[in-house]
Amino acid sequence: MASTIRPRLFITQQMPSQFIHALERVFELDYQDTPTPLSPEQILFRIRAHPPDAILFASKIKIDKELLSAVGDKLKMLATFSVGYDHIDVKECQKRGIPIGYTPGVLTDATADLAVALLLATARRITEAVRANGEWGTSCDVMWMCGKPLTNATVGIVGLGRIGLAIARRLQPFSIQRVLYSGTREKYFDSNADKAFFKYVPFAELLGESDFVIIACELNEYTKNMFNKNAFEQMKNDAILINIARGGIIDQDALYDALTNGLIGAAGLDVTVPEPLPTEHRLLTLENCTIFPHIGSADVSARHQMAQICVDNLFNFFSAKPMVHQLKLGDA
Ligand SMILES: O=C(O)[C@H](O)CO
Repeated sequence: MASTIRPRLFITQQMPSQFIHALERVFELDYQDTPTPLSPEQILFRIRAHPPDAILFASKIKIDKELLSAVGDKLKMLATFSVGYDHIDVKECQKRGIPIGYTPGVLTDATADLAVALLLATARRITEAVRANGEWGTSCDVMWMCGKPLTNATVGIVGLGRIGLAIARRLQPFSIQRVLYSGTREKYFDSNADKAFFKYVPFAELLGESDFVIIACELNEYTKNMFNKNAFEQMKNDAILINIARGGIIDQDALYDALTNGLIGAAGLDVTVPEPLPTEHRLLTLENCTIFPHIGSADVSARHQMAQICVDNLFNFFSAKPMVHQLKLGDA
């Protein structure tokens, strides 16, 4: 470290102790060592009382203009425990010259695994079936608890980036017929098999042709509410919608109507607005809507690797070295 005065680091969430021990050798820590999330008011109170040089936080903490103004000039960098950055006012950070470290790559497999689990849970009505154990035997209908097969299905993926592609690769052994994808650009594939299997299509074609639609793109001004009434009207009536990206990509009122009016068959959501979804929310009452509490990256290895990248980003920045993963201006 260049200076003998230890920089002050505010850590807004609990983390495994080995990472905290590593950080406390270098930083003066203000560490929220309880599982209870801090409210925005508590965060503002803490940073006004003791402005930090850096903040380590996860995607549920909003880093907005008010918070940045409250910390003031002392703040030198931000480290987010996430690959997504829609919870950060990136433009305001750029204006203030505050670099942002983030954690891409290491949660791709975990999130793709979870997407497949959510898709299968939704298609095969797993949570409904678990709840139905008591009525098992009361129905003699051979079609009881039947779901939708993946074999020969057309799968549409909105955003075939790292995570979207990892989901597609996991679905190939389920004998799906093809993958349609939409997004900002067509992807280059080397093999002829991939060239035949993946087709870049306009969004409307993806909606109209897909049996399963998976949202794996980022939330931005173009994708916000892109799944609205108009989009649901273009989907197949038995289509299944899966969202492992960000809740704001779906207009949830329109989704509720689409699920109850039979515009689409079912939905599986790992992300919602807000998070957590209030327990009395009407989407939680629907049998054809499976909701997970944003656990896409929640496997031990992915979370440890994310923590390590955050630590390395912080160490490097305060040693005047390049961060392992710094959000580029062009990424925002
Ligand atoms: O963006 C991410 O890293 C995941 O969605 C967890 O927030």
